[in-house]
Amino acid sequence: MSAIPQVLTIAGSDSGGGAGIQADIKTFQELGVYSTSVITAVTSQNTLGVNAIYPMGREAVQSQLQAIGEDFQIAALKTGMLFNAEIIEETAYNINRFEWGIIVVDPVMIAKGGAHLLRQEAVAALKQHLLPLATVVTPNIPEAEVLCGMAIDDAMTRRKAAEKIISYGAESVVIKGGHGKDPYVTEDFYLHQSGECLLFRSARIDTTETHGTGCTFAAALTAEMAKGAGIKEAIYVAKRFIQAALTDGLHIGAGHGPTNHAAYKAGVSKREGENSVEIYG
Ligand SMILES: Nc1ncnc2c1ncn2[C@@H]1O[C@H](COP(=O)(O)OP(=O)(O)OP(=O)(O)O)[C@@H](O)[C@H]1O
Ligand SMILES: Cc1ncc(CO)c(N)n1
Repeated sequence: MSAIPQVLTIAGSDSGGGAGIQADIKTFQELGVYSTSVITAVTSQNTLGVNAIYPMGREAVQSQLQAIGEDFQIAALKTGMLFNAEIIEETAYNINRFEWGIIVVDPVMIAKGGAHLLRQEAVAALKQHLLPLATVVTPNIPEAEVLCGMAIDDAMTRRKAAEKIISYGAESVVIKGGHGKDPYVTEDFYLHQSGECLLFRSARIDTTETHGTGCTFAAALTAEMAKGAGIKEAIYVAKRFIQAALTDGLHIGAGHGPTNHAAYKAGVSKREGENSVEIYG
């Protein structure tokens, strides 16, 4: 039995390296877990936007999942860009077949420039097949609105949206706050099916280098749970990981640049005070 936890990301490739499979693998490596990956689609993408999407066929996804399931002990897995209903169905089928237990579903829908990374007609498949298997679902605010069919504009509607997402069968949900209105803070709202809820709050970093924040956050969460952390402890580390990655930007590309996946472990911050995360019950 290997000492290093093995994790899996099922997601799209981002040729620009800031989001998708590439963000996940970098984050997993930084947090000390062994990363395997199943590619659902190849995107031609940079910091300016998505130029093209080449989805994998059902068989290609199935055979990658089978190769992983037959050989690896997957302690936790994360799903990202799944693109269409058949990829969602294959993913759910194999999660059940290989009895993978800790499942982080990042319901990726639309890239920053507006490209659809999930077909609109696949939202129903996501709700039906994948959310019931999720240990944690991590929508951003627009994704949570699509999943629950209501607008989120305050703490009350955010809570209602989270309850609706739990009602689809997920064990817990984190509605990420990157798209929130407050210019000074970002709040990630956690709700567990037990009714327990927490707010993870940090200073909002004033930066355009935000490409792949959601993937990176969900990957850090997955890595921590693979190492044995509970959901709340894992969210706390994930929030600190993305806070550091946003604080120490790399200044790469002419558009929405990638975050710095090495910053958390390096422990360096150019703007120290902005790095803390507070938790409210
Ligand atoms: N400007 C910011 N300052 C601090 N934290 C941020 C900022 N933007 C996003 N975050 C944090 O990053 C994480 C991801 O949130 P966000 O809502 O941006 O996800 P996302 O829209 O799915 O990201 P993406 O589509 O770029 O992958 C959350 O923990 C959120 O609080
Ligand atoms: C492949 C891929 N997955 C997820 C996102 C969302 O950040 C993206 N831009 N590209």
